[in-house]
Amino acid sequence: MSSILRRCTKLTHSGILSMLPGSNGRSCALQYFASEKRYSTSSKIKVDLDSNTGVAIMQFQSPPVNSLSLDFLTEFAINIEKLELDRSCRGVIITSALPKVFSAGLDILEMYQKSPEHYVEFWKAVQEAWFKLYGSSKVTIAAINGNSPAGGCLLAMCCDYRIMAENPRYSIGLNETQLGIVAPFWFKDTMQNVVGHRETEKGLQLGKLYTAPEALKVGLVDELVPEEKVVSSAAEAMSKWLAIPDHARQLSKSMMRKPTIDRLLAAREADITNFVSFTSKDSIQKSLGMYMEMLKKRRS
Ligand SMILES: CCCCCCCCCCC/C=C/C(=O)SCCNC(=O)CCNC(=O)[C@H](O)C(C)(C)COP(=O)(O)OP(=O)(O)OC[C@H]1O[C@@H](n2cnc3c(N)ncnc32)[C@H](O)[C@@H]1OP(=O)(O)O
Repeated sequence: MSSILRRCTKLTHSGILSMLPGSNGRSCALQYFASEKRYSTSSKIKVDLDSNTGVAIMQFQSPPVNSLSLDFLTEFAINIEKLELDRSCRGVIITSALPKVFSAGLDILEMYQKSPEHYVEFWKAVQEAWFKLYGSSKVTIAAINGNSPAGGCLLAMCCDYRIMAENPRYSIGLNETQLGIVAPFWFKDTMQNVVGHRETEKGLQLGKLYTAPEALKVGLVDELVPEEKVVSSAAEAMSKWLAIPDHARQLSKSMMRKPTIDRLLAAREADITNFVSFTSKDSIQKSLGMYMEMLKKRRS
């Protein structure tokens, strides 16, 4: 991994990168990884695995805002599973290829004016993505290079370490209550495991979107770095995590996360039933419809 960083630094200093269109530290890391094995190319997510370091970089590339649709979540779970089974992969960096947004969270259109059967399928995909990422034995690092509300925040919180662009206009948090909906218990558990009970209680009730500096202050993210350094800093952090013997780190991770995972495993079906009946309520559909309208108005 340090060879990656040395190479990025060399290129940046030599000015070669500045000759490339749209070049910066972020693209340096991406270009380095891109020169390695293209692991998978699906329409919404790109994965490159560096066979020398065992580090995969997963880039979300689903315009306009990397919302977590059924298709996106299915691709995501498949990719994480594939990497999990690959013994040559030791770590995964998750980031966005789009400007200004890491992920806008669950795709609201998947929860709006659809059939109960669709809600079941969608929620199973949300659960599956969480099981795969939260339960991954690999080192997972979120390189948060843009806004990351709700489900986007959940994905980041599932990782072992979070590095965010220090842009004060970017925010992250579980803002569900602002939409008139309620984050399920396992979203809450995941946040509580990161920032503790008190901060989760405030953050969840208020549907708080933390600015990048606020997120650092409460421990929702671990580091803030200049935007162009988010991916190279993630690579640097990764090298520290990979210096620990895998078996010891993996057992420690599993020991910390197993109770949270077991809790959803035990309530999986009930959680789906809750989601379907909650989402199907007229009042919830009305709230979601109004929220989508608000997003559109804000744009115009
Ligand atoms: C008793 C308990 C039972 C519990 C049962 C469970 C209950 C349900 C739990 C559900 C949990 C939900 C989790 C979620 O993740 S909900 C999604 C929350 N996401 C948001 O609030 C983010 C909304 N988006 C934004 O704030 C901005 O888009 C963003 C800051 C991300 C980017 O801003 P930007 O200005 O760059 O882009 P636009 O706002 O102009 O958006 C571009 C277009 O994308 C559409 N859009 C945005 N976000 C979403 C989304 N999440 N889903 C679908 N579509 C989205 C937006 O409307 C624009 O569309 P148009 O181009 O058509 O206008």
